Amino acid sequence: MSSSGFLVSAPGKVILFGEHSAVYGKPAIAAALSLRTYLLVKPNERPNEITLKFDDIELLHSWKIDELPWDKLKPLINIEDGVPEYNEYLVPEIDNILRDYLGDTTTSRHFIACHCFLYLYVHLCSSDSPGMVFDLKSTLPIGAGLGSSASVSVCLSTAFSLLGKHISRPVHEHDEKSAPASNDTLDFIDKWSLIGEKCFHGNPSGIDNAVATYGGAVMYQRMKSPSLPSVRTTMRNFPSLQLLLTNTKVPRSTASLVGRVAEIVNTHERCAEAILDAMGHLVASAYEIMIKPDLPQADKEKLLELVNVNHGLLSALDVSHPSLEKVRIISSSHGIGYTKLTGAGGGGCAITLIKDGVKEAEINKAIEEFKNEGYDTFETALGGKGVGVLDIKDLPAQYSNKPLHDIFALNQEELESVLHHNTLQNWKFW
Ligand SMILES: Nc1ncnc2c1ncn2[C@@H]1O[C@H](COP(=O)(O)OP(=O)(O)OP(=O)(O)O)[C@@H](O)[C@H]1O
Ligand SMILES: C[C@@](O)(CCO)CC(=O)[O-]
Repeated sequence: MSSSGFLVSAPGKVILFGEHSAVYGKPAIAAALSLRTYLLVKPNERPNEITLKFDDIELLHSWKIDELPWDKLKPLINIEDGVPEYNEYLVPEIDNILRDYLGDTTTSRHFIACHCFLYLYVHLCSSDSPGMVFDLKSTLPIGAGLGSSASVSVCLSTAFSLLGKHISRPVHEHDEKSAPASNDTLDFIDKWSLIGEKCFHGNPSGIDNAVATYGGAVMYQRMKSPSLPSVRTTMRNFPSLQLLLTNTKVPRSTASLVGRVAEIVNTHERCAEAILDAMGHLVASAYEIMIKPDLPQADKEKLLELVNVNHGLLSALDVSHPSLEKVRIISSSHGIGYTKLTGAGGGGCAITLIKDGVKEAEINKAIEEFKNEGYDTFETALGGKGVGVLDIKDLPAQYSNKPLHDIFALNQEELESVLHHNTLQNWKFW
């Protein structure tokens, strides 16, 4: 890595079908989003310290490396054959260690972010790692169902794995004759970022961090037994669907929504099982349709119906919200297509799959109504790149001599265009 530092970036995701049922071992379909998280890692002026600078959540924190609770935390993670295990029985103990240590991080958002950061740092770096500043900025809305926590976790896991020399940096295809073992590297990042996701919200299926790591579009299934690896089926023929993404801006927490579904599953076992099974069948049907070349019109209509059915089933699990129902009412009253919540629900984002032949004017009218409700709506591209790395020296000349802090201060659209669209050819991907 260049001595001036490096950037890591990972995308958010949209779940098209199968959120929540994914936690119970059913398949789900998701794709990478063009919005991303960026982590700038550069040497610290104070070489014995690490500094966490997460401007999006107004968190600034420094720790002396030799004062971190290395001895207390390290024995609490079990690593078998290189695969980390997050032992949920030890969570209260880990929480207590961190709570003593992080006494001055006041908000739960800060505590969770520091928890994830330290948990991964202590396990992937060492007490003689150099002092660094970790400056993080995301164009993803936080807690809106677009996988912000997973993209943060993937960026941190990647940066720490590089600093701890567990992985090598990616190379351009033309740089080296023999291709590196890139899948092993991505698998390593995926496994550690799942641990980070567990720090964020307890019982994740792993779909969010898998999409943030590998990018593209996948059908993903977590196995019921934790000892069995999850199954990830890359969807190469992913159809180009016209999709509206609407952020209701209603805040919610993934952890509590996953907990709400768990309550229903425990209280109404057989009934919930039937709902989860139906969700699994629905995802299998959607997958069959989506891998067809040139998606025939009749199949597209079936896919739209499945969007509607999936939302109904999620609503039965009590994870919808009046704001999400409003998005459904508006899109249906304009006849533009079908809408479902995406991500954990309870507010956050909805996706609307647009019907063939709908006039642009009608879509614009619906967007205007969403705006009047205070929602943000945009059309979005799906299926982009997963985690990548950029050496600071590879930034285009007009930016590389600017302090990076200035770039991080840009608005979201400008940040995406400087760090992603205008620089894409310089990023390296595994
Ligand atoms: N830009 C960011 N900067 C710092 N921390 C972040 C950022 N984005 C997310 N986080 C961390 O992730 C937590 C939000 O995770 P949560 O799972 O509730 O939302 P999400 O990942 O956006 O939604 P979903 O899991 O439904 O896709 C925040 O409390 C914060 O600790
Ligand atoms: C709600 C959920 O299914 C998706 C969150 O983006 C939780 C998970 O799969 O980890």
